[in-house]
Amino acid sequence: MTNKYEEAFSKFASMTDAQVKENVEKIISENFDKYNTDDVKKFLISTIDLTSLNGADTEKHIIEFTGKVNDMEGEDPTIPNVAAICVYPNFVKTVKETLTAQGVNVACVSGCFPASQSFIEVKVAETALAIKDGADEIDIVLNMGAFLSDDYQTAADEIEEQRATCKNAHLKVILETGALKEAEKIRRASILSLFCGADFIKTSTGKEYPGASLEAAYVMCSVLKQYKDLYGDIRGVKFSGGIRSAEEAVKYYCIVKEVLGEAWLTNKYFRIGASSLLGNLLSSISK
Ligand SMILES: O=C[C@H](O)COP(=O)(O)O
Repeated sequence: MTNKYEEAFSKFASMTDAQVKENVEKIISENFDKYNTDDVKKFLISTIDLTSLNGADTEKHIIEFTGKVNDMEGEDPTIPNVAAICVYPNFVKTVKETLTAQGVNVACVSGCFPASQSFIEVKVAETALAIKDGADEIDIVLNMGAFLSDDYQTAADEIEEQRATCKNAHLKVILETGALKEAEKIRRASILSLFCGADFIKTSTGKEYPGASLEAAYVMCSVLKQYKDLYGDIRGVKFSGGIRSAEEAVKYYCIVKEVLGEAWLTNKYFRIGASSLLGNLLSSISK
């Protein structure tokens, strides 16, 4: 008998790694020059989850980091604010108390980021405390150990429990695509996360494994497009881990625009999580 997860996976088209690579190359070669503009770069600034996720982060550093986002507001009226500030959960309160820039959310990693190797009770408790401190968005990591053992039930239960704990806050599920590697695994992890209530699917933690790739982005966007076509529901996508240059960010834009279309060109559904991209985007925009 097909289990419910296999049944869900079978509703979405499979792709080989070679097909994905070919499609990505085609999209970038046909669209990069067209989208490599100041307007696109300004839009990309508005998608940034500006991230500080260092073991050595201090309260002082997080206050200064948030202060930079506050200071940016209005400096150049043509430059938008970033979408969110993303920190470890123990700094949510600090960001919440310091942040004055309009429309910028407070996001945090949770659920025993980045390995997700712990007890579900610990993961839920961490998420609950971050929500209590005012997090608007919670980024958790898929239980890769369970997922890679084909124990989809455990992986799904953990996402669902944390989804419930998030209440009205947005839940992003990090697939850690650099560890999953194959298009088929990324496809399955994307579908599983969406069925468990993820508001966003996110590529990577930016820690132990390779970060975002255009190939992983393509697979995730293809699943999101089919999910919308099947169920009428738009869910978001976040690329993260190692995205530093304006050029790389524009390439991710090409994938979103060409695979998902206009409806996703808002930071409600499109994010780039990055610690060092903002400055590079700003300096690449003509004065
Ligand atoms: O989600 C955010 C990532 O950890 C950021 O990675 P990055 O420091 O390579 O930009």
